Amino acid sequence: MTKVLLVGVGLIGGSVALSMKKQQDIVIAGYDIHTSNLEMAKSKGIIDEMVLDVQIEAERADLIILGTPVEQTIQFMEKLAEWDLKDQAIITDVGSTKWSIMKAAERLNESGKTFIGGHPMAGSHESGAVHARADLFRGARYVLTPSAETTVAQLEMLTKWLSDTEANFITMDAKEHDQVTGVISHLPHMIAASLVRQVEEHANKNNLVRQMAAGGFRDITRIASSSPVMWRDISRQNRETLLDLLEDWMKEMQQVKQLLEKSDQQELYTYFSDAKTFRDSICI
Ligand SMILES: NC(=O)C1=CN([C@@H]2O[C@H](COP(=O)(O)OP(=O)(O)OC[C@H]3O[C@@H](n4cnc5c(N)ncnc54)[C@H](O)[C@@H]3O)[C@@H](O)[C@H]2O)C=CC1
Ligand SMILES: O=C(O)C(=O)Cc1ccc(O)cc1
Repeated sequence: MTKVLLVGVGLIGGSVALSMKKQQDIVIAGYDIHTSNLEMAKSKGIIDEMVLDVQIEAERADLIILGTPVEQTIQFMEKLAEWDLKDQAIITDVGSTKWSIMKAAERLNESGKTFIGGHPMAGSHESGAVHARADLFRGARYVLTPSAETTVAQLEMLTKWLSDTEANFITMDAKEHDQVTGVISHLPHMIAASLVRQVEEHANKNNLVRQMAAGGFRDITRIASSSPVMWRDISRQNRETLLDLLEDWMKEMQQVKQLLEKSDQQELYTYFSDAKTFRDSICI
């Protein structure tokens, strides 16, 4: 029997747990700061047990999954470093950043514990286990960031436990992970949130703005409805990457402004046509 402890029973942790329940010999215990989340997750069959004393359960677990916002994840890792975990136990997380988390993992490694970072590249603007789905990660990339101390056997064990997510696993260096997710996920999030704020200013002056919103606005801004706690923490942990990317973004906007000022037909066409070609080549 494999004992799993899920810390942070939300959308992502809950979805990983639901997928793992396809394996017969797994018992999942859940811990969350909000007891009402645990009760709901138990009634939905996401977890088998509700945990009140998290240290006792952590010290019994074969696998510990951290499903909390990334700042909370680091704080919890500090506690785990002090606890007497099983020798073979593997700790993983689902956080959207990896460099700060792998840095915090050094303390765990020093105390002889095994931490392998994880990040499934699928999700939603909705939060909470109430939205968890066993098939959320089917076909999605699932990044694993092993440390220098991780053995092949440990990586295989974790991949086996997570295999019912039906995700495509890829191992990556934490720094590269944060650079790539900065480009494809964190910067787009900043742009969506800032666009919504700009639109709100106009909507406050003219109510027609709100009424004219259509599918294009919905598609480009859906993610602005995501958890502010989660995105506050991601922005702080991937701050350096985001600052560089925002410099690029401002240069790009300067270029767009110049294109409009010049108003050359061919140049404007090429700008949109190049964007379309690249966007059409990305399968999501
Ligand atoms: N939402 C998304 O689309 C994706 C999120 N992620 C990452 O997954 C993690 C979780 O995100 P979601 O599941 O969306 O958030 P969520 O808000 O649905 O779940 C987080 C859960 O953690 C609990 N929690 C917060 N602090 C805690 C603490 N100190 N101890 C115990 N429980 C605590 C909350 O009560 C909540 O139930 C984040 O690190 C996020 O960066 C990764 C991929 C996609
Ligand atoms: O809502 C969406 O479509 C997302 O893209 C969700 C998402 C949010 C954070 C991640 O680290 C990964 C995926």
